[in-house]
Amino acid sequence: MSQHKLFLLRHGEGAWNKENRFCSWVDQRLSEDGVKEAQECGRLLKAQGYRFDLVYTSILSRSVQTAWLVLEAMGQEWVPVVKSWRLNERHYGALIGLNRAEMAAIHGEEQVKVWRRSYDVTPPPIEESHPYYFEIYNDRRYNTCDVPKESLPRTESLKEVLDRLLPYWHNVIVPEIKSGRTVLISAHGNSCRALLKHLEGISDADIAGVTLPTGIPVLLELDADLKPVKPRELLGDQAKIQAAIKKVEDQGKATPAGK
Ligand SMILES: O=C(O)[C@@H](CO)OP(=O)(O)O
Repeated sequence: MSQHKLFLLRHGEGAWNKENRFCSWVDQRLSEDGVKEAQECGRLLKAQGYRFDLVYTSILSRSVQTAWLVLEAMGQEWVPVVKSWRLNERHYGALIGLNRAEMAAIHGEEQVKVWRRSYDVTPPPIEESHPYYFEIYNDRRYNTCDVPKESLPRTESLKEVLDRLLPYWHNVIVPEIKSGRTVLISAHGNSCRALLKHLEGISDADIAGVTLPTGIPVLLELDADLKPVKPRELLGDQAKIQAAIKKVEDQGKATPAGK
């Protein structure tokens, strides 16, 4: 029997989604379209009568901004927003900033798919010589984490995302859901995929086929033990959602840059 509703949301489109670059821990803000997606998502949730008690975000601006826009559109700005690095996007290591289509042209589409969607393949780590290394690690938000800065990841597989996310899920989020609060997690494509894998028991192989579009709320109905009682529901116009999923998948195709 459904006891709890949990909502997962991948933030609205960011500037680097548009440029087709691996964004990861670089703190890009939402694009104009991303702002509209988040507002649209809030309007949809409001129209369907949902109410949140608590929102969790990563410490990347695009996920926080999305949560704010959703709550504003719902007229629920007062709802507490709690942030943790453990909900951050997957750390893409040395791939950060690179263009996916260019990478596909050089390394092949299959390799890019493995980097993007496999469960346990870890890209090469980010080194100090990387153009975004200091922008990331000198950012004072990373002084606020529950681990010393030196222990923060330099790259991650999806499995490693799940490893750092699960303690936060079990210790912080689960007790709130079990106490009856309706929770929205406004995070990222891969932190949401990792959590979905855990909740739905998706196999290591099958998770490669799961892609989440930006700005589309995913509704999970859970039993008292937080096991899903029915398939996840992506809320909104289903044709548009399928088109948005295809767009994300096609980002890994070797089309000429700029096309
Ligand atoms: O750029 C990233 O960090 C993610 C999306 O947020 O990319 P991908 O879809 O390739 O996993």
